[in-house]
Amino acid sequence: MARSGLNSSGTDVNSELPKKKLTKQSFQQGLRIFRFTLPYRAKFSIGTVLLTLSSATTMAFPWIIGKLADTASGKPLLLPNGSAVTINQIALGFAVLILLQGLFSFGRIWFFTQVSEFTVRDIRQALYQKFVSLPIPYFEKNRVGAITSRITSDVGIIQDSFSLTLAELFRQVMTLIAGIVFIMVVSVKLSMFMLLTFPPIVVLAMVFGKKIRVLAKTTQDELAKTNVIVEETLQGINTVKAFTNEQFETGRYTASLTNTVRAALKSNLYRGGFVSFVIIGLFGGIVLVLWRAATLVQAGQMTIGDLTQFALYTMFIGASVAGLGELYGKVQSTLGASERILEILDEPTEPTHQPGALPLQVHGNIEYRHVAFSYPTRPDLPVLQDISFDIQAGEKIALVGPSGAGKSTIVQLLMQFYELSGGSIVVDGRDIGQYDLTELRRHIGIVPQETMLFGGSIRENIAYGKIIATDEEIVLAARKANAWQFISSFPEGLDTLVGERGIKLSGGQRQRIAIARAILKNPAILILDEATSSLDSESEKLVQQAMDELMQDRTSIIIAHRLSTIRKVDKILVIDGGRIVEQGTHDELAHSENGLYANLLKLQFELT
Ligand SMILES: Nc1ncnc2c1ncn2[C@@H]1O[C@H](COP(=O)(O)OP(=O)(O)OP(=O)(O)O)[C@@H](O)[C@H]1O
Repeated sequence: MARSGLNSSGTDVNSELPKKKLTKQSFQQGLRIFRFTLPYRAKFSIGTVLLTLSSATTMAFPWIIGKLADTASGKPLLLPNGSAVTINQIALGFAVLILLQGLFSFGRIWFFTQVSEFTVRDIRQALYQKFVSLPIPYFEKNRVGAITSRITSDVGIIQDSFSLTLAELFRQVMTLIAGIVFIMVVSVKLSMFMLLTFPPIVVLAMVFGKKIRVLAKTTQDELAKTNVIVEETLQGINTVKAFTNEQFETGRYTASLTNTVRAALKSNLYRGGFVSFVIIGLFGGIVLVLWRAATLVQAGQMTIGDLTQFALYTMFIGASVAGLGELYGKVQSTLGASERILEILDEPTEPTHQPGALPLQVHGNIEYRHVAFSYPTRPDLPVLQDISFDIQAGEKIALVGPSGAGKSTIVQLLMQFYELSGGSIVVDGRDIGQYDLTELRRHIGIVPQETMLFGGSIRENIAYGKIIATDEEIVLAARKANAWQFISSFPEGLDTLVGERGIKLSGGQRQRIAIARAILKNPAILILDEATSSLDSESEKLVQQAMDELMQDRTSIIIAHRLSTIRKVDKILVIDGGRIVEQGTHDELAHSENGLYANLLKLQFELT
């Protein structure tokens, strides 16, 4: 029978996700997901054997009941030796069979559940591993929600499929075939009559069912739209309030709710029709068959036991046909889900481990040679053009320029988050493409504009720079980053929780955590992306000191927003519109008449 409900993914697996047309090709594609069950094939085989046994015992029930009826009405079952089986003996046999059936069912569920839970864990793990090793552009082209639903909904469908759908499919097909064979044995005449009556009803019911599914999907889509409104407004609640648009948003939500109700009512109108059709069609058919059977019994062509058997097998057949109809939809969803999962697993990952890549000892000489770049999401818009500069190991350079000039992009290319559109970047004399990506990134540290803290303790957050760091190392890093002062002022020190459920750190404190992280990582090359939001002067001083400490003896690239902080760097590159428009030391650039840097300086001076 069709089952529904929540599985351990917490997803409603019956929700209408895109389905896949059943073709030979889609079937073969979808079956590839089965390779994940291979490690558990022994359990799978045991489950299948138990399933076969439990189905077979179920199929024996009508037969025994028929024999019971015959024995009761004076036509006992004769053994090969001629002795008759008593009612008590039949009933005892029946009881044993029921007991066995119970055991088989328990075993089947237990084994199939194990297969599905382990398989699903492996699929999720493979997907996650894939996600984290996909290149950055993938995440810009696909919405995070869509990606996470692969690992929740789609995997949920697969889970349901391994634990239920497959077993059901197998059982229903077996029931259908065995049921038809049994009723044929009981009475060919009545079977033919029945097989002519029911299939048309079933076909009609299937067409009807399809229409209902389409309508149910519309209802769900409408409901999803209302959820989008709730999410949007709650996320931007400050904006809603600031613009005093509470009433407007409520109106928008109400309108959307009305649409949902309208769709739901329409869908349920059809559902009601469907139910009454099934009742009339199905029971009408049953009455018709019973009438024919009664005439056959009256004519002495069937016994009461035959009739009982026939009626029960027919019910089994009916149930399995109905079940198969529903399973068809589930198989389609499974194939769809499995294809979407496999699609991700087939995505090319970042070339993290290049065969024959060089083991790394990075000094930090960097050279950009005519670098050109456009973001993959906007290939027609050149973001960088002809960027050429070099930095000797240990030097410090600053990138300055108006917002959107391309400063962050320049450093992201060094991290190899994206592929260049032209030119090359060379580190210690070799093209960065020749390095093992993971190895190279290991030697680059970054203090970003906005420090992301993970939910967890301060200790864990600092140790993100070096997972295996000891407490001494962490404290030392925190001291060098001027962070120890505030950390030790918390009662729980390094164990203080930060993030969503912990305390909120100020911008300056977060930056110092990021600096401590970078100190622990101890990279040869350092990227400092100055925060645009200004800190109070005390905090600013602490952060600046920490940055100076961090930059010592490292090749450093500073994306500067406050020009006061970069007077001492070896070279300043002024970027505008994706090009280097000026370069030189602070003193050189500050005195160049009409230069962009001189102008920016003037502007900041006036502002302060
Ligand atoms: N992920 C992205 N996908 C597409 N375009 C992007 C992406 N990131 C940045 N851009 C665009 O590239 C250009 C350069 O952006 P970039 O972030 O490098 O500028 P920036 O000089 O660092 O600016 P800011 O000082 O405001 O941080 C901008 O026009 C921006 O809109």
